[in-house]
Amino acid sequence: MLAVHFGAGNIGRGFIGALLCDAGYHTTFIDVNKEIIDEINEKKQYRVILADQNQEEIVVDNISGINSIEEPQQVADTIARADIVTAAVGPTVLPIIAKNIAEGLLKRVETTTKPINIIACENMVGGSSLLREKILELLPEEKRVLIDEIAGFPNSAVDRIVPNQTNEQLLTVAVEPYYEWAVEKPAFKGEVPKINGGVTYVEDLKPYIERKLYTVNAGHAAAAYLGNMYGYQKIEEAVQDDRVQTIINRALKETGDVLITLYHFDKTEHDHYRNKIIGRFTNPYLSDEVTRVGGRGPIRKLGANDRLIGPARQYVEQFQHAPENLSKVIAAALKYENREDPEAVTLQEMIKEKGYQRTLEEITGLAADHPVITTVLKHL
Ligand SMILES: NC(=O)c1ccc[n+]([C@@H]2O[C@H](COP(=O)([O-])OP(=O)(O)OC[C@H]3O[C@@H](n4cnc5c(N)ncnc54)[C@H](O)[C@@H]3O)[C@@H](O)[C@H]2O)c1
Ligand SMILES: O=P(O)(O)OC[C@@H](O)[C@@H](O)[C@H](O)[C@H](O)CO
Repeated sequence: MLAVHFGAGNIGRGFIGALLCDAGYHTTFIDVNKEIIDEINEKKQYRVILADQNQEEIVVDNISGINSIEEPQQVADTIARADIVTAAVGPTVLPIIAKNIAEGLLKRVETTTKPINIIACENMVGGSSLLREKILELLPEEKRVLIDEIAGFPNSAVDRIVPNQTNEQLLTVAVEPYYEWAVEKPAFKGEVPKINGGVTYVEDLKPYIERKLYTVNAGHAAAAYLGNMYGYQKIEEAVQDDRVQTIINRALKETGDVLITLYHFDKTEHDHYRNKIIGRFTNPYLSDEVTRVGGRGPIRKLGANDRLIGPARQYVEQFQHAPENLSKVIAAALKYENREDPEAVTLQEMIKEKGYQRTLEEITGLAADHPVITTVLKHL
């Protein structure tokens, strides 16, 4: 069995690659990072370390790599033969890899109409659907219907904290032991792959992706933006600060109220889920950076359907007033500065030029008098 995985980064190696290896796939990693791809081809294996007191190590082997800048044709040839394609490259890179995948699918249908499934593993709602849309746009009209028939794009929600790595060996990844990968079953074409113990196939992904984004990523974002405001560089340090911890707890109760009302999660179970997640942020065996969690697209992270505005908007729809604590987190996000992060720089330039209110309106798509905007402005 052959898997093609785009993005040999933190989650790609630390989670998806490890699961595919365990399920018996040969995994070909596709990346634009020459150093990583050369190392994959030289070592043909790497280690995943589970970050807890036992420090258990898993060897991921049966792997190869292709540099998509140097060898795009080889990428297409591999997709033509693959059984599954996965991606963890970041939401803004999906339109870029769409070109590689489109070329691979065109090559594939020259010789086979065997179904293939393509799963984006990004922190966003509808990642695989977006990838499908971008791929279809690139296909010649006469091939579009056939490819759309054989290629499935199940959306997914991926959860495992994998910080930036500082190991001596380039490919080694330290990850938290916890993981969850929920994938939308009805969207598969052909057989659903057997990834035992790894994937939870669900009929409707929406409750899972929203629960994940609005709890794990909202809580994480709160730690990052409030932590940054109080001068912390590490997530685990920020979360120990009572001022930060109190707001995280309260903000996640607000997102929990939204999720429980919308999706009828059991309240006790959700309380347990929330506490477990906050505990994951303080794992003493992992060190995570505020710049990783809050940066890498702070404008995108303030988008209408993302981790903060998504639940805040839905809170207003359900309870007719704004969530105070989530609003404090959004206010802290607007103060996020990092000269090395291009989107953080743009955010501050927008605020300087247009002020907080217009910037918020533009980024979130909410009206100036929306309760979330008026409440956030109160906390700035
Ligand atoms: N790290 C986590 O804890 C975690 C957990 C769940 C989900 N995710 C999601 O997974 C995605 C990747 O996150 P990450 O932390 O692994 O980031 P990362 O930066 O470690 O990895 C991304 C990889 O994609 C590669 N890449 C960039 N452009 C490419 C292209 N055109 N073709 C092929 N590869 C390309 C990069 O070189 C890099 O190796 C993000 O959407 C993130 O939200 C991350
Ligand atoms: O990956 P991002 O940038 O969308 O979000 C940063 C972190 O919150 C995220 O990577 C978490 O570590 C991950 O989503 C945990 O499952």
